[in-house]
Amino acid sequence: MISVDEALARVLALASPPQPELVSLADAAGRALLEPAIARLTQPPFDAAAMDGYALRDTDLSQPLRIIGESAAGHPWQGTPEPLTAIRIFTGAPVPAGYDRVVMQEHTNRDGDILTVTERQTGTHIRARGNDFAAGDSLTPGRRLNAADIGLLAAMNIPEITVARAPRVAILAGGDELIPPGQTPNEGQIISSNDLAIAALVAEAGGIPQILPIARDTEQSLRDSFAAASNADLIVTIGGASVGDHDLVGKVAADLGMERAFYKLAMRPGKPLMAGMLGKSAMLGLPGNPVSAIVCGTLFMQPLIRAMQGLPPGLHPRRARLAVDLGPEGDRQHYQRATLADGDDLPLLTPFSDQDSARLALMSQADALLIRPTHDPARKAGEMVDFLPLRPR
Ligand SMILES: Nc1nc2c(c(=O)[nH]1)N[C@H]1C(S)=C(S)[C@@H](COP(=O)(O)OP(=O)(O)OC[C@H]3O[C@@H](n4cnc5c(N)ncnc54)[C@H](O)[C@@H]3O)O[C@H]1N2
Ligand code: MOO
Repeated sequence: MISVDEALARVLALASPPQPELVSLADAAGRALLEPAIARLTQPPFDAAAMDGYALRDTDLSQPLRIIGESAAGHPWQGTPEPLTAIRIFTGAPVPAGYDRVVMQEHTNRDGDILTVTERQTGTHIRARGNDFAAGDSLTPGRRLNAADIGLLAAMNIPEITVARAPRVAILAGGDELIPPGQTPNEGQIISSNDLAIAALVAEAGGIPQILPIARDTEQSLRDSFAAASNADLIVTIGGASVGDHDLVGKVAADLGMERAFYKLAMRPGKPLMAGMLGKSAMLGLPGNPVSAIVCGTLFMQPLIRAMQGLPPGLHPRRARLAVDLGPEGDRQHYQRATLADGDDLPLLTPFSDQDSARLALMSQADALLIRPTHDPARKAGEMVDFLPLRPR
């Protein structure tokens, strides 16, 4: 069986190059910037007051000054500067040429048109022209646009940008025992949860999920589902990946001409993961156990969806200290569901004592996946370990 790293490399190699799409800024949050966005102007466009107060000359600071005008945001002062004068000024207004300092109004005393500075401060309270960005500066591609990016692009006067088209991801759950949420299960039936969980992971990574009707455990039903999914950039099957008599995904996909990149890897949970190309679509076959599906979705499917948008894989292991002793590991890299708490230097990680890959409630409680490499020896509480965060803390 191949390693997790090797499997991830093969999965990422399935990504087709990102396709450009022009969108308005109002629709760009969360999208992946695909081409550099070039600032069309300089910000601030003039030396601007950072405080409400008075513009004056540094050399005049200790003398009484005559107030000869006003500069407000959107209404610059148009007069001619003179020695021993001050200009009433407001935050964001242009500082008239000839004045080199803004004094906060709290640090002045005004009597009619005569101003005295009562408290000297370091700092000019002037934002120099271009100190934020200059025309020609660019925002580099390969990033998902957050609120600050959207604001910056707007300030750069760029109303439309080129982002990666969001990958279409068909989600194909299968199993005779499965019915959708909201229905009443008969004996032997359970509610299909994986398709909705995987759809949530797809959306989180920037893809557009399309949940297909639940397939039955027959070759014909699976063929019909694959046909319905054929326009997707990525087809994600869930379940039917193992070796049981009713695990037909691998066989049907192979009959339809799937080029397999791998089947099975040295990982726990998620051993029966399958990956390859089916026609023009990438395909991932996730195991049916709910925790296995979510862990594989996090470790392989989300990085693939990001790669299809020209983004980095987005897996950032961090360090923590173990809160408990742990036994040795076997020949599969083990991703253990765990909770995080504050620690002295590093966070404290406590893996659940039960790591059953069917226990969704524990997956939902987990803050992190503890990464135990293959053949990791027994570990003592306090030792440093790597983990992947599952939710912001
Ligand atoms: N003899 C062996 N048996 C199993 C092996 C093995 O190596 N040899 N591997 C085990 C491992 S590990 C895993 S993981 C599972 C994966 O099995 P499948 O991918 O074939 O999944 P299913 O059998 O279809 O389902 C497993 C389990 O998950 C439930 N399930 C499936 N789909 C959904 C869904 N959409 N929503 C909620 N729950 C779902 C299903 O009812 C089963 O309980 O195989 C082991 N067996
Ligand atoms: O490899 Mo399976 O995903 O442990 O339940």
